[in-house]
Amino acid sequence: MGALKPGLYAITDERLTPDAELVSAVAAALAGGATLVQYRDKRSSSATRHRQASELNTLCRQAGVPLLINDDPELAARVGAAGVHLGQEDGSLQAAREQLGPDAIIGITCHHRLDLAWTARDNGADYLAFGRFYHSGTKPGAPPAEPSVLTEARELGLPITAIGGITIDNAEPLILAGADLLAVVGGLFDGGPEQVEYRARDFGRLFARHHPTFFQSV
Ligand SMILES: Cc1ncc(COP(=O)(O)OP(=O)(O)O)c(N)n1
Ligand SMILES: Cc1nc(C(=O)O)sc1CCOP(=O)(O)O
Ligand SMILES: [Mg+2]
Repeated sequence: MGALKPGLYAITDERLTPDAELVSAVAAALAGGATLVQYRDKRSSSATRHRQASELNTLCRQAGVPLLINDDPELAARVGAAGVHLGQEDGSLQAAREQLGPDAIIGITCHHRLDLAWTARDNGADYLAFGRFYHSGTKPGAPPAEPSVLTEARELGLPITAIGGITIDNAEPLILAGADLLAVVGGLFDGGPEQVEYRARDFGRLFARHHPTFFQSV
């Protein structure tokens, strides 16, 4: 998987990881073994987003875990983040690649559609994200997907991310179907700060049991 390691992909949320708790919550996710982090904040001012992204970038660099910025290649470039996650409405992958360079990690939302995945691969995506697999309180309107798309997507030869309503109790079928990364907001952060590290460790144990190449580092 190159710079990407299989495992828990922790995604922040301005309601569940508010400013005062953001850094400690992500630090707990990293201590519990998260292998990828995404800074996702749809509401805060650009100054706040810049400060928070910088703080998370320092933290993630110290942990040796890539930080991706949701939606915003410019912010990723400004803070020196490892890359971006782009949805289908978030601007072109090629433009982000030009801005961030060949080593940046660029992930693309593919919903439940393999045609979008092939296009993303042709355009140089580093991972493909499918979802939502379960009801999501974070993004209830995201289009639904079936786990079989994860299996079908294996033939593209890129790391596969699953997202949407994932908790420790419903995650196993997604790894068994072919997910390399489980992208989680509520299932990681909605139990309060003290739960985050335990939950992250539980996801790690699930990967250790079911993912062919997962390496337990914590
Ligand atoms: C890992 C991952 N997968 C999917 C998404 C969703 O991206 P997008 O469709 O652009 O929606 P928003 O997150 O921008 O609301 C994601 N962020 N991360
Ligand atoms: C940001 C996002 N994108 C989705 C998609 O299906 O593309 S689902 C989703 C929300 C993920 O949060 P939670 O783990 O709380 O459901
Ligand atoms: Mg987006």
